[in-house]
Formats: sequence, C-alpha cells, structure tokens
Amino acid sequence: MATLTVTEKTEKLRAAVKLLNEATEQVIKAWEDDESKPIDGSGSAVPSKALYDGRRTVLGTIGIFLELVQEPQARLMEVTHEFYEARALQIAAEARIPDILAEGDPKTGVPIEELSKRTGIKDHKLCRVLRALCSVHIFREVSNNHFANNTVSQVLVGNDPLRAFVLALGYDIYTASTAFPQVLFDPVKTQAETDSVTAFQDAHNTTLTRWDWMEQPEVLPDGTTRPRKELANFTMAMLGGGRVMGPPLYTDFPWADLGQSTVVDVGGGIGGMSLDLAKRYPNLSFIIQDREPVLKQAHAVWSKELPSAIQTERVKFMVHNFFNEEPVKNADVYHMRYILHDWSDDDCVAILSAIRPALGPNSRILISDQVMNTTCGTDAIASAPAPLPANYGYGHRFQNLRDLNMMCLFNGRERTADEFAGLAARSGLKVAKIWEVRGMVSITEMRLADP
Ligand SMILES: C[S@@+](CC[C@H](N)C(=O)[O-])C[C@H]1O[C@@H](n2cnc3c(N)ncnc32)[C@H](O)[C@@H]1O
Repeated sequence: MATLTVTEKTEKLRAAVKLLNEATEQVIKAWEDDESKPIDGSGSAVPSKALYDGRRTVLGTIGIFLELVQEPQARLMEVTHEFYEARALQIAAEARIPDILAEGDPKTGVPIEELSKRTGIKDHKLCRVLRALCSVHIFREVSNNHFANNTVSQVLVGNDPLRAFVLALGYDIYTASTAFPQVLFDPVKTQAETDSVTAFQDAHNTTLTRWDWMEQPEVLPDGTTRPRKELANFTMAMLGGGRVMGPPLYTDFPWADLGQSTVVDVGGGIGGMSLDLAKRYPNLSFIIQDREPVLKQAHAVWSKELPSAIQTERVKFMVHNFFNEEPVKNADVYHMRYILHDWSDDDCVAILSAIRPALGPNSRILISDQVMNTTCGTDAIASAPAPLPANYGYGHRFQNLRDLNMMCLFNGRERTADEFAGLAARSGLKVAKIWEVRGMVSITEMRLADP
C-alpha cells in the first residue's frame, strides 16, 4: 500500500529516531577521538570508518523525516524549487561572497550594503539570495542583513578550484539540464546511447559533443572569437572536485606498495589526482594523457605546484585519444578517474579494449568512479541499517544526482559492481577487486582475464 497506516508510520519514525540517536553518538565520539585526519591543505579529510558510516546514517535519516513528517504536497513543491539553491550558490561563488565575508569580523558580519557595493548586485536581491542559502545552512545571518561564513561556506574561501566546480555546474551543465525532459520524452533521442545525442546538444543547439564544444572558440556578437570560459573553468573544477573526493582514494588503496611504478593517467585532465599522488608517494612516476588543449593547462598547473616533477621527468604529458590503442606498453598502472562514467557501455568497452593490448601480466587498470548501490541493495555492497533504504537513501543523494548528470551530458552512467563486471568481461578483462574507500568514489581494479 502506498500510504502507510499511523501504526506503520509511527514504527518507522521511531526506528529512524533511534538510528539517528545512535549514529549521532557515533559521529560525536569520532569527533572526540579526533579520528579524522586532514591530509592536505584544502580542508578535506579522510574520515575514520566509524565517522564515515555515522555520517551517512545521519544523512539517510533526514530522508525518512522528509518522507514521513513533511506534508507530502509541500515536499514535492519544495523539490521543484531546489534548483534555485544551486543557482543561489552559483551567484554567491561568482560574486566571491565567501572571500568578502572572510575579510569581515565573523561576530558582527558584513552588512548587505557593503556586499552590494562590492558585487554590484542590488542589496535586497543579494540579501534574499544569501538568506535562501542561510536557510540550507550555507552562510550565517548574524544579525538582520549582516552575513558571515559558516562551516560550509568557509571552505570556499580562497579555494578557486572548488569555486570552479560550483561554477562549472552553473554554466553549461545547468543549461544542459533544461533540455533533459524533452530529450527523455523524445521517442528517438530517448533510445540514444552516444555522447552526441543528449540533452547537452539540444540545450546548446549544437551537434558537437561536450568535449568538442568546449574546445570550439566562442563567437562574440562583433564576430570576433575567444576561448570558451567553460574549458579553463572545467579543468580547474576537476582539480577542485577531485580534491574533495580524492583523499580517501589516496589512503585506501596501497599506492606505497607499488614502489617505483609508472602510473599512466588515461584522460588525466590536468592530472589533478596524479599531482596529489606525486606529492604523497615520491617513488611513483606519471604519464598524463589527454587532449592537447587540456594538457597545456596541465603543464601550467604542474609547473606551479610541483615543478621538480617536470624537471626530473617524473611526470610526462602525452596527447592521446583513449579510443586509439594505448601507446605506453606494460605499465604498472593505467588509471582512469571520472572517465568511464562519462561514456556509454559500448564506448567504455572500446576504451578498455584499447588499453587491453598494452597490459602486461602484472599491469592493472584502476578505475576511480562511484560503485553504485540500489535502494534495494546489491550483493557487492553492505546495506544500510533499517529502516534506511539499502543505499542510505538521502545519504546517497549526490551519487544519484551525479548519475543523472552523466546521462544528461554524455549518455554516460555511474555503474553497479555487476555493471563493471559486465564491461570487463566484454573487454577481455576481469574485475580483480573493488577497493573499499571511505568516500563516494571507489577504486575498481581490472586485470587481464587470461594473463
Ligand atoms: C571528467 S574529466 C576527468 C579528468 C581527470 N581524470 C580527473 O579526474 O581530474 C574527463 C577527461 O577526459 C578527457 N577526454 C575526453 N575525451 C577524450 C579522449 N577521446 N581521449 C582522451 N581524453 C579525453 C577530457 O578532456 C577530460 O579531461
């Protein structure tokens, strides 16, 4: 029955409250034990397993409260408006509000008149944008019309890579989402599995894939052209987003045990993850492969952040289309972060098959992508405690939204363990192990099926 009886609702709500109490104590104890270990300057930390599980349980219970306690029609109306929260955050990031607030006194806050003067946005309009964010606990209104950073907005202060991530979602990606419904309802386009027939093309009135579109110069009204801001911003966003998700990937896979290995970073972008690994694991060497315009930026970032790696050739940059056969043979590791999720199954099989001939008996392909759970659960992943959905429900929200983003932009997808195994089998490979990582992204290790 779709509607729960009062007894059923009461039982479920009480079970959620009990779970919330237990998980909250688990989080507090983890805080007190100071088990969370920051490993870089960006504020990202690798949580202990207890903190990681406690957090997602607490967040999962929020979904149950929304389901049971909020008036259902009001709940639906609220969700229809949630994109304005993303827009408000984009505006705040674009105006660098967190940086401006950081210059003020956090006790008294910065008056809206000053924020208006500094950003050029009319005062009462900016005030309402910031209040909408304060209501979802991003920023703090310390007294009427005086704003300060809170724990959440604080992480954007001086953090251009994370700011770029916020902007990337607000630029071409948000625009792509406007055509998402029309493409899914289109009887022909809904069947498409390629990256050239997606909401992105409909919304941007182009036949180009997103990657090609970003590299095309933008034509201005006077006929002159300039490089698209989206390309430079996106590559920076990969650094920012990667640093948020990255730390558990660096600690929960035994990189140090690889010794003096070479890691080929296939579709490495600016090599954000390799850069962080290079700083932590001095024995590893890297070859960053990507498209030419992206590698130019990669070179610039490494020159600034780790010039010695360029001088000693610990890092090399190689233009390579990953649909062509992998030119670096018998490397220890072929790493792909956020690559396969951009592509349909057939394209992933083509990418993996292009790497396969390069693999030696001890080579491995490491895939840093989400491994999805379902709300009913899968054998490969431990289920959440009752009464939460098996995938932690509300605590799994971002994973599902990312999956929709991949569909919207590329006809890509986030995959379950079974789906990764299917890709491996079609490419002459096998999944050797899924490395459990205390974060949203896991490492799926593939090797030759018959070494
Ligand atoms: C989502 S980004 C991930 C970048 C990087 N792995 C990271 O985690 O920061 C995907 C990357 O794939 C690259 N790419 C797209 N098509 C490609 C192709 N055919 N060959 C090589 N790289 C490609 C893009 O330029 C982009 O840098």
